[in-house]
Amino acid sequence: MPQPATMTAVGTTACNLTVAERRQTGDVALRLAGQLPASTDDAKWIEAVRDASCSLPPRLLAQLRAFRHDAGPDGALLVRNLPVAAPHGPGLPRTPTVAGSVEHTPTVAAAVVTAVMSQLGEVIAYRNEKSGALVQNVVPVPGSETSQSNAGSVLLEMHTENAFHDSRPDYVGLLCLREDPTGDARLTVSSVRKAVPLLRPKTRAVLSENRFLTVAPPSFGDQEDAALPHAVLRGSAEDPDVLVDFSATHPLDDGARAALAELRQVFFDVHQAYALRVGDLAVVDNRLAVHGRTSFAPRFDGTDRWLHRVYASLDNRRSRPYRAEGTAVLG
Ligand SMILES: O=C(O)CCC(=O)C(=O)O
Ligand SMILES: [Fe+2]
Repeated sequence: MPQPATMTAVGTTACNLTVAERRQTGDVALRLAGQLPASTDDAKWIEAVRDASCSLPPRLLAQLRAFRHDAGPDGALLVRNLPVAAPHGPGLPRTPTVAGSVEHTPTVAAAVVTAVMSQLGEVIAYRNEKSGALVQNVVPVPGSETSQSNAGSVLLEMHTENAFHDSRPDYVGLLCLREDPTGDARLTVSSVRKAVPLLRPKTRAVLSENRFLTVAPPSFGDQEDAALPHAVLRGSAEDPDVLVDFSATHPLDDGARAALAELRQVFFDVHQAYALRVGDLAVVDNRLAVHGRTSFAPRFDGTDRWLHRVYASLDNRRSRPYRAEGTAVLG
């Protein structure tokens, strides 16, 4: 697949914080950053974040509520001008370069992304992914350049996040702490609402049938046996959800293979590319949009692109069979 062309994301729902709103958000985050217990994975901290998230700027809260009601034609929301460090603090450390890196410390950036995502749903993580940490680092890792994961730097195929999982996140939040110094890395997002009208009717019909199998990544253990054939277009016939990972979803017959190839091309044709800037939070509705990333050339010298990722689930009961009591981590 060719590299997505450089383009700015126009038309996407965006919420650009004013100076006063940024300060208000920073105050919320600073309170949480100073709070004990000092771990983002402690249930007490998550509870404090949930409470404090109600004090985010009203305009942002309204925007998040509207997005939750309907994620619009793009299935993505861009919140800009968020604080990612304390105003008079030491600034950000170097971009981590180790595999599986996460943020256990309740920093300003960790508090900001967790608070915003708490207003969309319940923040969750997966035990077998990034050690179950709620706030994860998305950074390029030396030795993983060609991996189809967020540690890689070759083109990352578009995907539904954790497509194989019965209780996948409803929203994926990606907060930019440090932008790619080369300017090449772009988060790509494609909405099924834009793609469906461009599909041939026959393709649409095939994608709506249980003719696809999505496997778990190796990190999730041997869950392959449990995978059942599923449809890629699901739910409402006129406004379907999408479930696909172009590196993990396998067609079960030739017709399904052709339909998947057509969908991949159409997603490419309609994609938005976001060159995330410091303080940008991209929220993807994981039912309506797939996301991926262009290729880029990391330096592994502490100056590389650095995102925090946090998931939200709309229904704490739906994930309950996968969670131990009182925890946010799905097995
Ligand atoms: O690096 C990016 O922009 C997106 C990576 C990704 O798909 C993820 O972290 O879930
Ligand atoms: Fe992803």
